[in-house]
Amino acid sequence: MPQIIILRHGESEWNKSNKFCGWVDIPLSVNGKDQALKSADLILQQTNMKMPDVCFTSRLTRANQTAEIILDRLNRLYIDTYKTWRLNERHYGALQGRDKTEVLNEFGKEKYMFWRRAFTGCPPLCKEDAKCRCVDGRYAIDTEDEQKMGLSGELPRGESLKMVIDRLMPYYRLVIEKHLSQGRNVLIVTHGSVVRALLKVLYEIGDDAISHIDIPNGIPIRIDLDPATLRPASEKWVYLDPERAKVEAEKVRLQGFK
Ligand SMILES: O=C(O)[C@@H](CO)OP(=O)(O)O
Repeated sequence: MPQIIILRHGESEWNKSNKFCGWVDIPLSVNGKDQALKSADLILQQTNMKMPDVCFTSRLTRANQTAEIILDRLNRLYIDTYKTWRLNERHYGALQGRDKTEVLNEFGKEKYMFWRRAFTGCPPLCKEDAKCRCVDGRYAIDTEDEQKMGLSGELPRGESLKMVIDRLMPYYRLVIEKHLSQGRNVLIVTHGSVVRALLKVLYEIGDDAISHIDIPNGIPIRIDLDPATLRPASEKWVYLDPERAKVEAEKVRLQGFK
């Protein structure tokens, strides 16, 4: 039975300082590095857990650092690691770099939560040439590689969760599922919105229900897949530390409200 281990990166410097991050390339905080180590220990402590054969991550430093810390601790730095913009955090448009509490106070709770959690909630876009677009050589290189794979798509200026699903799933079906279908166990080290996007598709979560799901930093989720269909073998995904996941997810939800 192929297995996916998927997690959101450890705490970043901007998670700590309460800022919208999106595609801005902010590294892990000291606490975030510790969370990454703890997430590897959670994997090691499981009795019937399979070790990853291949790793996928985004093109953002906070996820790359988390992946490296985990693979090092698992003694698996040698496995292939693929980086793609399609696993990047949801692009937060013109909100990137802004303080969450300031945005909440300026626009009100309804709009703030719509932008953060509604399925079709797209934040205000940033301008074509704006710094917050964060388009540099790293993402352009992907575009060339993708053309060879037959993938197409435009780099965003702001995204809803729906738009994340639209850019993520072609890559998941074409590349990640190919490894799973060959019986490989896959580690995906990514971002809160990408974890939500994949859970929504794999578990067929409704548009409203997904708006109530928050993803904690650095707590791995295990998904066992039916080898024939590559669909989840059980009804619900499993956090490797369910109690801590619940507490930390609630803290994520309440960000900006203090
Ligand atoms: O700032 C962001 O990019 C995300 C994740 O850190 O924030 P939120 O949880 O508000 O979607």
